[in-house]
Amino acid sequence: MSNLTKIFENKKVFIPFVVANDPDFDTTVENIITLAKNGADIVELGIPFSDPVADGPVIQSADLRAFKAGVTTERVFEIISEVRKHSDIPLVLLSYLNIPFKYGYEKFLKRCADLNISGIVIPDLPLESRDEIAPIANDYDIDIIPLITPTSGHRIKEIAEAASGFIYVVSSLGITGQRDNFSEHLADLITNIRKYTDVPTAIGFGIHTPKQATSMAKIADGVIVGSAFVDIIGKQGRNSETELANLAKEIATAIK
Ligand SMILES: O=P(O)(O)OC[C@@H](O)[C@@H](O)c1c[nH]c2ccccc12
Repeated sequence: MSNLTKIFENKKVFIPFVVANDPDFDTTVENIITLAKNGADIVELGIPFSDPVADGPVIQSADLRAFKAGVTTERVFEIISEVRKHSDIPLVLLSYLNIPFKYGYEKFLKRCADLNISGIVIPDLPLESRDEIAPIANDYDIDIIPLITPTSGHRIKEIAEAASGFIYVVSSLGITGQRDNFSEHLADLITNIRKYTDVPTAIGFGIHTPKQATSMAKIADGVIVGSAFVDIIGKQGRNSETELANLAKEIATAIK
């Protein structure tokens, strides 16, 4: 069983997301450590990208701040290397496919393995292209986390059967960012996934309050919260620690 899957064995899993190098190198290191100390079970770290097609305005702005502060793929790895001097928190990267493609899959995944990165979410990697990267990732014990959306339909079976680590269940169509309402079919979507696999599920997209986290944790094995944390960083910059810690604690408590 993969390291990521094990984390889900006897608890609901909380996965906050932040963007690497937003607003700068040192703050990202501190923010990841803050989240780890305040209830995160896994931290999802975004590699900034110039065309983040699945992202809403909050994360797009974070990517821009990260670029302004001089982010490169190499720098993201250096941030993680610095985190690893202080914390062994399980890490998952969020990366559009172009980034590992350009870096070279083999080299990218080796670097990830050396830094004890457990998985990668690649939102623009369709099932049909999974074999481009998944076998190499597998050699390094890194999970390529698949996404299932409310419109995955007949593809669910195949995606679920190929999954390892956990399955990222996208709560609703559209882009990342806060939502006030969720489809009542989400529970059915997860029941459907569970027909095909024991790999755990984590729901993300739009979740920003502890109350929403509580209801999502009732239907899935984990909850992913991105824009709510990134928004704090957008507003507080280098002084985000207290607010990040408070929201993380509230959400971690809300899903237990
Ligand atoms: O920001 P939200 O709505 O809380 O959604 C999670 C999300 O930020 C994170 O998992 C993510 C950031 N960028 C993405 C692109 C695609 C899928 C997922 C993501």
